[in-house]
Amino acid sequence: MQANHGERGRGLVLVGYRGTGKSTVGRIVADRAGREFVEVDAEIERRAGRSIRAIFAEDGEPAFRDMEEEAVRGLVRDFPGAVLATGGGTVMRATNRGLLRGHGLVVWLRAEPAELARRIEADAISFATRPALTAAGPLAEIPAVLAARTPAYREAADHEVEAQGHAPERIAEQILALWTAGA
Ligand SMILES: Nc1ncnc2c1ncn2[C@@H]1O[C@H](COP(=O)(O)OP(=O)(O)OP(=O)(O)O)[C@@H](O)[C@H]1O
Ligand SMILES: O=C(O)C1=C[C@@H](O)[C@@H](O)[C@H](O)C1
Ligand SMILES: [Mg+2]
Repeated sequence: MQANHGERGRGLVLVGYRGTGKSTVGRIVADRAGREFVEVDAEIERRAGRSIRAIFAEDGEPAFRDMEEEAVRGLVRDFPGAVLATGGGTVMRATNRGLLRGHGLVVWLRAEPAELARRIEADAISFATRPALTAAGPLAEIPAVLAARTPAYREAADHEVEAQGHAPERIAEQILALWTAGA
């Protein structure tokens, strides 16, 4: 696949479960690096003119996943060199993993299920606008869904970074160091 590094050098991609801090950390990294920051979930909602919860409810998850792939394709084409935050499930498609790798360095933000449950429950907007993925519900499903996805996160990523136990600024610095080192 053709790498999409643009004039400003290669981009950065953050992958990881909901609540790992992709948006929070990604914004800090982009700001410090003077790069654009883009998000797959926001791009899906912008293109569809609906919330992710509405897309799941009205069209179903398979249609959402097709929209997600198109959003990834559009973002890597239109924002070379940007910091790109993925959705929690974006890495599950091999096509997406290839597109993300073509964009730049891929970093997996890792956190434990209990920490993710605390964050997701506390984030009222995310809790209200993102659907559960299984009948177990958005909090109870975390251990099983995270375990099922771990091989895909690992396969997608060049690096794993601990996303808990440190402030977002500190995590952003670690990622900046990896990115600028060209590791
Ligand atoms: N290192 C951290 N320590 C403690 N809390 C954090 C940390 N990083 C992010 N958070 C908090 O966790 C919540 C989720 O963060 P954020 O929205 O950035 O995650 P996300 O991966 O973008 O989630 P989503 O997939 O739902 O978009 C927010 O309330 C944020 O303030
Ligand atoms: O983990 C997931 O599969 C999802 C995470 C969110 O970022 C959204 O992309 C959507 O709610 C699906
Ligand atoms: Mg986010």
